[in-house]
Amino acid sequence: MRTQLDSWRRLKDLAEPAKHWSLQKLFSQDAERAARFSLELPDMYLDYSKNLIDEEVMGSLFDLAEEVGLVDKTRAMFSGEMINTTENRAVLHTALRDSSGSAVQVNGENVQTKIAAELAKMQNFVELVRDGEWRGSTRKKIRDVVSLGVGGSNLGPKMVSQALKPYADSELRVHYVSNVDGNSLAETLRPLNPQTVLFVVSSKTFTTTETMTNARTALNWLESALFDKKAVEKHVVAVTSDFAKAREFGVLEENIFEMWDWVGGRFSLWSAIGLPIALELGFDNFEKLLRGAENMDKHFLSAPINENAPVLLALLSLWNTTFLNFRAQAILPYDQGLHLFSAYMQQAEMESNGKSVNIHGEPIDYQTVPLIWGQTGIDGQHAFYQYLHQGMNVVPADFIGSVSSEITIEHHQDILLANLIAQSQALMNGVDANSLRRTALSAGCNLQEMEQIIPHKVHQGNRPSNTILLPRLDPNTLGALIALYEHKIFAQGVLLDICSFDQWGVELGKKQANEVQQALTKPGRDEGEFDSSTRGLIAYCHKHRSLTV
Ligand SMILES: O=P(O)(O)OC[C@H]1O[C@](O)(CO)[C@@H](O)[C@@H]1O
Repeated sequence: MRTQLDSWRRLKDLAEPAKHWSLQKLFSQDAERAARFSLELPDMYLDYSKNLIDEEVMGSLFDLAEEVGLVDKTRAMFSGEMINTTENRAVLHTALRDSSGSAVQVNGENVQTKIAAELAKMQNFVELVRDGEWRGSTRKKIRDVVSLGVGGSNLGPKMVSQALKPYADSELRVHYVSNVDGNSLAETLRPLNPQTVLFVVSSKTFTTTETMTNARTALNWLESALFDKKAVEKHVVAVTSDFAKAREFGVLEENIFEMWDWVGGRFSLWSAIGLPIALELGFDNFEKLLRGAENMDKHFLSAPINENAPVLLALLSLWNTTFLNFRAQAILPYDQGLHLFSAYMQQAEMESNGKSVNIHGEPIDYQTVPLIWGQTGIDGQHAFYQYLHQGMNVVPADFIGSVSSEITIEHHQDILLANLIAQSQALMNGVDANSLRRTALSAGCNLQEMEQIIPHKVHQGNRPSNTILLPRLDPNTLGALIALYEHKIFAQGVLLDICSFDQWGVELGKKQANEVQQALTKPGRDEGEFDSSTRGLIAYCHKHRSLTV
């Protein structure tokens, strides 16, 4: 049990006084604080000095990392050991971006050979489509790609596509549909010409209801518009680990791209699941994304734990959540390109570590991961930052920005960066009643009148944050940023003693939805097994459907 470890106990003792520390004071007592608690990598700067930490806390966190064997467990992941113990699988998204040529064995097979072959197949396909050599069934060039997938088979590629828009080829537009809400697919398809559309159906299992429903509707749309029962052959490709199901759907064997069971959905954008990215940005940019991630992999594997960016982020998350009891964390990108990054991180971290039993199946009696949420910082400032500054709960934040922009309109970028830096400063320093009084006096205000308003203007400050700056947002730095958080999540799982790579909590909802769906589509079916609330909701749907049909 983690709670029995020496370092864990020490951290528990350290947490009590730390809750009452003043970040402002910590800075004024130590001119070197920012240098002490920051890290500069070739393509990234991490400032974690605005956390309620000191050398002793960090030392105890590093001891914990050692006590739980983080370094050995990291090596086990990279070398293909079955660390996803509840599904008996290896976890090898890192192998997908390993260009070293060294073998990685899974069940006696070198997966690097398969990865290289699949990358070559992707590259060939991407070039055919982008060069206009791949033609639709009426011999027209492909102009639009529609990616159908959900969860890990959608979020990663979509987030990257959005982040790297300046690198996109305007000749080929890529659209993403994840929701089974028919409006989403219909709205996407409405302006498109079926003769020039290519669908990429991305589903590891090729059974996910949302994706398969969208895929069947898309196929009907194609077949009826093109009067061609074989439209699937030139207009649909699949990414899956179940070739048989994809073939059954009608996709030709040579148009199926492989994904392996040792790649988790939420870590899969580096595999053929990234095909829409490569189609939109070109294969060379996809490769740069892989190289950026590979650089972070090397850093994670080789840097000592006190200079290891993913480990530091994981330790700080543990400190803030498990020991200081802050139960949420905001992800606040200031680069508009990263506007889906918070949603992406939500799945990555919460699906991985949002658990309450340890790796041995025993109940956990400490806080695991925080609730992850957020959106672009600038929009957030005009929405929920009020809560961050003066709300009852402290929400540690990760501020993420890039120093220069692909589209350089200098003063825009300065305003953006100034806001990013100022917000973390304001959250840390706050403003107390006395300084409000001083400001009021020097402005010649009536102090008595001011007293009433002062409590409303007090900001307690002391709200922790990390700041991550990239020199610019490009395929390389984005690859590194995503890998940084992937490894943070892995390290967090090890520290918390959690199996980070299953998602049983998602499966229950899927099963339940199937049962309710049957009751919705077949009225009169015995609904006796449902509770009265579920029966009432189903009855309301039936009533209103019959009124509107
Ligand atoms: O790729 P599939 O099999 O369609 O699954 C989609 C997603 O569903 C989940 O199981 C749950 O959201 C994810 O882990 C996965 O990425």
